[in-house]
Amino acid sequence: MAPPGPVPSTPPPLDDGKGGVRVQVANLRRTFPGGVSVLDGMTLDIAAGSFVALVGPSGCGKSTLLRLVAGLDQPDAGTLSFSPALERTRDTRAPIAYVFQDAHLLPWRSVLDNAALPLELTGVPATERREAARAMLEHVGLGDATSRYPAELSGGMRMRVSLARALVTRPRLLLLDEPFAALDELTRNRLDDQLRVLWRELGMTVLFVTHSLSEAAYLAERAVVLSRRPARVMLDHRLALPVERSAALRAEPDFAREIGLLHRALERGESL
Ligand SMILES: Nc1ncnc2c1ncn2[C@@H]1O[C@H](COP(=O)(O)OP(=O)(O)OP(=O)(O)O)[C@@H](O)[C@H]1O
Repeated sequence: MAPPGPVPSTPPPLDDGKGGVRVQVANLRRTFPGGVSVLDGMTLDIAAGSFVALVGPSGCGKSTLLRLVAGLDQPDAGTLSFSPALERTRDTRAPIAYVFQDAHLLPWRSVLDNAALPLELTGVPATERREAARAMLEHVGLGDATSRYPAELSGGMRMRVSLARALVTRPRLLLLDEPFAALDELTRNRLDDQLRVLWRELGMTVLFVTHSLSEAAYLAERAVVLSRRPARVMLDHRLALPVERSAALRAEPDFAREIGLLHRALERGESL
């Protein structure tokens, strides 16, 4: 049967039909010891299956927010809710995956075994997990590199392994914290393209932190610009750009206009 939706060039979704999760952040507060107030009443509603970019000045609290959403840190006040609820049974998708700026691969394990690690940790049998890891590595363009080791890979390849390792569990919510920041621009643009394709194929919610306004505009459906800390939402903007994105978009006046809008909000947020 043909995939639903108006975009014939998109392969059929790999998800189980349930899509991503909705994330509701309500009045979240986080103050670190020493009185550093990072979040002071942050509220955001992220639709299931959407792609949201978070931008803001350095140190404003983007990673803090991501860590709270991931459950890696606890808020002092406020609530986080997810629907459907983030629970996992053996035969369902993982609730959350997190990709950091550093690929954090295990140097003694092959690319295939690195990508299969989350499934190994949840007790998926070897043949099954290797098959899933191989399929995801194909998806990120590393089908030929499965038996190589991290030391033999470029920075861009390492990030792709990290992405495959996050996606092998088919998460409902993917959190990325400046994942491509250390890469050269062409590699970064290529990975942006791959990530967008994967988002559309896998039916997940994506929350992507970046310092690059052009990356935010190119990747996301919606961009949230934060002020300096304590982070406040300066702009919550649905990007008026086509669903199909390619390199040509970067030279379009509409693209420049969207970046200009984000830039002005960022400047306002920095001078608060
Ligand atoms: N565990 C901690 N203890 C004390 N202060 C912290 C802790 N984690 C973060 N901070 C402080 O909270 C503030 C926000 O940090 P966070 O990493 O969330 O910012 P960010 O917006 O992601 O920054 P960047 O864009 O530079 O990565 C910073 O001032 C940071 O020093």
